[in-house]
Amino acid sequence: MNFTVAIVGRPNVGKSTLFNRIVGKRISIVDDKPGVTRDRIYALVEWKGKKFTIVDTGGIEPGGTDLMTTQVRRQVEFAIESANLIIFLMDSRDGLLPADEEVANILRKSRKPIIAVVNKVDDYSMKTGLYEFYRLGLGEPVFISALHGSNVGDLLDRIVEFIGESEEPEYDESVIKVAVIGRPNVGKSSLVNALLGEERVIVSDVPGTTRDAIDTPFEYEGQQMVLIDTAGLRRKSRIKEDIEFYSHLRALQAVERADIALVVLDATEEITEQDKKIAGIAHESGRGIIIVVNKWDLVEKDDKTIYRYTENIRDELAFIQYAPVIFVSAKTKKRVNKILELIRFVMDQYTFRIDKAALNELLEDATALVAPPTIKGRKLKIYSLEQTGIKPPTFVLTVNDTELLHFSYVRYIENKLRERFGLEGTPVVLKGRNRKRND
Ligand SMILES: Nc1nc2c(ncn2[C@@H]2O[C@H](COP(=O)(O)OP(=O)(O)OP(=O)(O)O)[C@@H](O)[C@H]2O)c(=O)[nH]1
Ligand SMILES: Nc1nc2c(ncn2[C@@H]2O[C@H](COP(=O)(O)OP(=O)(O)OP(=O)(O)O)[C@@H](O)[C@H]2O)c(=O)[nH]1
Repeated sequence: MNFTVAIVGRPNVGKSTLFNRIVGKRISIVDDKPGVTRDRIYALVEWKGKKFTIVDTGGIEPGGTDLMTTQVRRQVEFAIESANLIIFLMDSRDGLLPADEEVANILRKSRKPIIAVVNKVDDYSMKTGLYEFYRLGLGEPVFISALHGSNVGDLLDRIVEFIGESEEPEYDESVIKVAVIGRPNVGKSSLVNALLGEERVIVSDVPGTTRDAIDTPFEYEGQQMVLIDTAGLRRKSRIKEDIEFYSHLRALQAVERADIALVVLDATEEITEQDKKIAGIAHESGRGIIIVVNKWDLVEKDDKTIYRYTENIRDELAFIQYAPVIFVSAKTKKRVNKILELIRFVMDQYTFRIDKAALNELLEDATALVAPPTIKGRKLKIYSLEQTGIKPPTFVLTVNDTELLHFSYVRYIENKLRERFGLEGTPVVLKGRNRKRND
């Protein structure tokens, strides 16, 4: 499971500023899309080779400054429930307020690891007079200026000290890592059970109820696989936004470690924005994708039903045309084994290597059929098409000027690649680069 760090604190202490500072400062941005709910955002962060998810629990509700507001209480509950480490942010200008002490008491009792951070120390000389913050009994506070970035690096160092080397199990390259994602109640747990063939995971009727799951390795016809889950995200909440938030975070964290994502849809319900967002997470992180339409046993069918469903999915989830669609029932286990076969197939596609000669031939044929465009009197020249990587298959077009390499022509080449080589279930990355002098 991904290590989760939550920032809590009274309104206006600088939570969002710190969040943005950390997200902007870090070495590699994995996903910097704002989260889903109005009052929380999250991002994956990497610092000194260690990864964690940071959550800004910042509220929008203006509240009194000397009493703990409901909003702060909710943030704190959220953090205690689902974070591995809590950053408790205070404001040096306000000094230590009773509301801070109140939060500190709750946090201390939770026995969660906590880092006390005092913000808005823009000028180091301000540090004198801040000794009161040591009184909290939360260890040595870190004094930072989120606005100017001072000491934020030290804070990140302190954060990653809490992350063990072996937070995430490592698997052999040959193991196929599969994440089962989808909005609440579509049947993820049931599907995991059906795939594994035993009632190992606790299934519940209440949307968003929890199960403490772990990675489950298993073997299918000689192929090692592991179902990846994000344990520890306890979701006792009944608040709709919270449930949605958890389900996105869970998808994000599971997909991050997977080769292939099973995007589970509920056949008895319309495709919602939330389904789209979750599918988007898998697509944007460049994973192999299989669309699994579950609860097929509940659908009244005629000979056109599958066709209509597929059409609708292609319309609604247009950005993942490449993903195969399979209709199953976790309950009756109908076609569940087919998923395992599809996983193997998509993994082949996801790691597909095309030899040089075949790519040259494709480029020749494609450019003969539709000539590269001329833009403002300048003609695009394509010198080569080469594969530079897998997971997902990644290609580079070497051209005279990437400015001339229009999106639509890139799309055309991608379509040609798919036409000839399949690449079903996998995103394809196609980049342009300018020819260097010595090429
Ligand atoms: N001088 C100074 N101002 C800061 C610093 N960090 C944040 N601020 C300012 O403090 C104000 C509040 O910052 P936010 O990041 O919005 O605070 P927040 O805790 O997310 O606030 P809520 O969303 O209400 O919970 C803004 O005007 C920031 O520019 C800092 O290090 N120094
Ligand atoms: N009829 C039918 N019911 C199903 C099927 N799959 C799951 N269900 C039911 O749908 C409900 C939700 O299933 P879960 O497996 O808990 O769904 P989930 O996606 O894991 O839900 P969360 O843990 O809330 O995210 C349960 O009542 C299941 O019994 C199916 O294929 N057919």
